Amino acid sequence: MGLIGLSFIVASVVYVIIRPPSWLPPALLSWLPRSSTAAAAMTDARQRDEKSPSSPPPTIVEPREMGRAAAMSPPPVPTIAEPCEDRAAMPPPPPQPPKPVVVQPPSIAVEPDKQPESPTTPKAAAAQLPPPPPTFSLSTDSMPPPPPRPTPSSSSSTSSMMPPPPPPSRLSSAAPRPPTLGHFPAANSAQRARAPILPDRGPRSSSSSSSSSSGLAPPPTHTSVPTKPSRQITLEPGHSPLDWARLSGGPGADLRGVPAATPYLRVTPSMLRRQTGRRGTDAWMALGGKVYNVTPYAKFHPGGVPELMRGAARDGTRLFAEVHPWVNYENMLTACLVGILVEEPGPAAGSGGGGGGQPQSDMEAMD
Ligand code: HEM
Repeated sequence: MGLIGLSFIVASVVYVIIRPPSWLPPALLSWLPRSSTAAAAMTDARQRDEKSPSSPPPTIVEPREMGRAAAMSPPPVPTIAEPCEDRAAMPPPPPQPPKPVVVQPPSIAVEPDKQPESPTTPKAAAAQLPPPPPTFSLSTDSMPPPPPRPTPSSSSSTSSMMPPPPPPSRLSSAAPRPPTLGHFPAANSAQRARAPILPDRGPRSSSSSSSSSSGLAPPPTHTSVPTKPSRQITLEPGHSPLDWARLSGGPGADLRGVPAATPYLRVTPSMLRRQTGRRGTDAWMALGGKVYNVTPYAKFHPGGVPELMRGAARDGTRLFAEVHPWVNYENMLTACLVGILVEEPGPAAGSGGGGGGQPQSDMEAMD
């Protein structure tokens, strides 16, 4: 109680100093300077605050101390700034717009006219956002229009572009074919016949007799091209026409199949019929009155072995002319020449000449 009473007395003295009543003698007022008196009163009040923390009296904070306290960032101490005469004499601060602060420091800057609502918790204010980063707009308004894409329907693009590749279906349908010898021999090749190969031997067989009413069939010419579809086959490797030309074109090439010293034979129809190409025999073929051993040529024949063997052991002149009259067989089969086809000797040895009716009939029968 004594302490409270003492405090009350001190407060009264301070109040009298701050607001001297009118009845106070003027001499007492001029005794001490006013500022020092106020400072002394403040010092006394602080000493009393330390002694009695349970009931903190209102503290007068001057503006200078307030600014220093804010700069040093002391722990937040709730203070109450009461208006004083100096503060009252100052013009009110202009209203300041709230400044956006990113992070508020823990110190509390207590303004004289404001009282913090929560003295311990710093409030976060609206943060000042940094300037937005530059952005890139993808809008087509600011971009130049892209060049027109070539379309198949545009005539200008098709003129400068290659045509599109064929669809895979077309590619797959066209199966890769090995190189064939479809157009061999060429038109100017030596394998082509240069003249009609068949002598006119009278009326043709029943297949062509309908067109020849006079009985004399024209010799086969290059204009009478057969209309049969191509039946060429795939030759084995090393059996191309060029390979055959290399094999049979040498100066000493002998592919006759007979002893080397054997002269050209006079081959009768009966002899020819035994050379069928089977049972270990060579296949002989008569073409234009000459007899050739066609066995070495069989695997080189573009039409295949079976087709070639259709003329084996017989006179294949007409058959040959029906298929490919343009082929120059004489040049191609020079190394295969066995002899000449002669008529069969007659049973009568004294008939002479080696020719009679029977051989002639055999020759015609072979055709
Ligand atoms: C007489 C029996 C013969 C028959 C039945 C026969 C049949 C054929 C056939 C069907 C073709 C395919 C024709 C085509 O693709 O259009 C052909 C092509 C050919 N044959 Fe014969 N052939 C025979 C005799 C010969 C002989 C003895 C030679 C050679 C001296 C020969 C040389 C050729 C040649 C070079 C070709 C290709 C012709 C070309 O592509 O223009 N053929 N043969």
